[in-house]
Amino acid sequence: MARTGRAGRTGRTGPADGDLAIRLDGAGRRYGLRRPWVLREVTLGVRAATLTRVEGANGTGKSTLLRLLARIDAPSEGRVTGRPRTAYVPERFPPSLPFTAVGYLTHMGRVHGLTGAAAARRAHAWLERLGAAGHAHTPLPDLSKGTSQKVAVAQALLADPELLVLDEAWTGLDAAARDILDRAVAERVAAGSAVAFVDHDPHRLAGYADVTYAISGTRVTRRTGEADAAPRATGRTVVVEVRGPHGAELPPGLPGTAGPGPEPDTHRLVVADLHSDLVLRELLTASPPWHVMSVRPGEAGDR
Ligand SMILES: Nc1ncnc2c1ncn2[C@@H]1O[C@H](COP(=O)(O)OP(=O)(O)OP(=O)(O)O)[C@@H](O)[C@H]1O
Repeated sequence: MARTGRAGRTGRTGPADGDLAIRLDGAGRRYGLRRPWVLREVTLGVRAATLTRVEGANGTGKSTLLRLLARIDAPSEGRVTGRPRTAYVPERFPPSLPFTAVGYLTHMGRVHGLTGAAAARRAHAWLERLGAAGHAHTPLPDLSKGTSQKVAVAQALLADPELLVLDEAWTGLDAAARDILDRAVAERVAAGSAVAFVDHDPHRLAGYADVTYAISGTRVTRRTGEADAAPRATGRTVVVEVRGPHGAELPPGLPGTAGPGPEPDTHRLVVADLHSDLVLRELLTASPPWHVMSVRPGEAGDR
């Protein structure tokens, strides 16, 4: 996705651009002195008000890297600096705690510094938003996998973290909740938080990541294809394909031209490079949100 400079991200507030939320310096991790290194010499910073994607084949260390960023785990060598208020959604949420869903969320809200009343209010609001209000008083061990995942997502979002770390957090959610999580990510970034995520779906938040890191062997390399690898001059276009709620109209006032997409309920937008950030943000934060299926540079025939 073409970047238009930070000024292109209208609506992003919070810490000034360039603020580092957390930083790894020469970080490495192995799970035992005689075990092989999973990651080595990882030096990277995650900035406030940005979205960071981590990619890599199965077992390469994506979760390991996210746990270091979330400070759930410490590196075997090297340093981690920065202590943002962090929330983390693990790949698998342990549901066997002796709480109801809302009891657990209220407890977690208090751990994150909210008052009991505020924590309970936000717990109910997030369960409602994610479509799990009917399970507010269900004990955690009795929740389905999908509803457990909604609770895991809610606990991460309810205290407005400065750093949100999502490890395959969309897995197990129904389509509506996946879209809500897409939208919540866009909202957090717009509010100035750093968000780092792994997802097996390469289209997840397509075009919205500011930075992509790829893990190969024990190395982590920056692969910021969206922003830096193919800078495009003003005057070029970007083609965005989106799927909306059944029968929904596109949000009014989007720049560019819109036409039907390749499938029912999909639309194809051709927008100026300069406006692509704005359009993606509008779509991801619309209510209900739109699913961004693909983003690619426009070609001569795209109108
Ligand atoms: N707690 C642990 N103890 C021992 N080995 C571990 C632990 N966590 C991860 N590993 C090992 O570290 C390597 C990287 O695992 P990690 O889960 O970070 O990779 P991943 O890229 O997230 O994998 P996946 O795509 O399957 O989710 C694997 O070989 C894994 O077996």
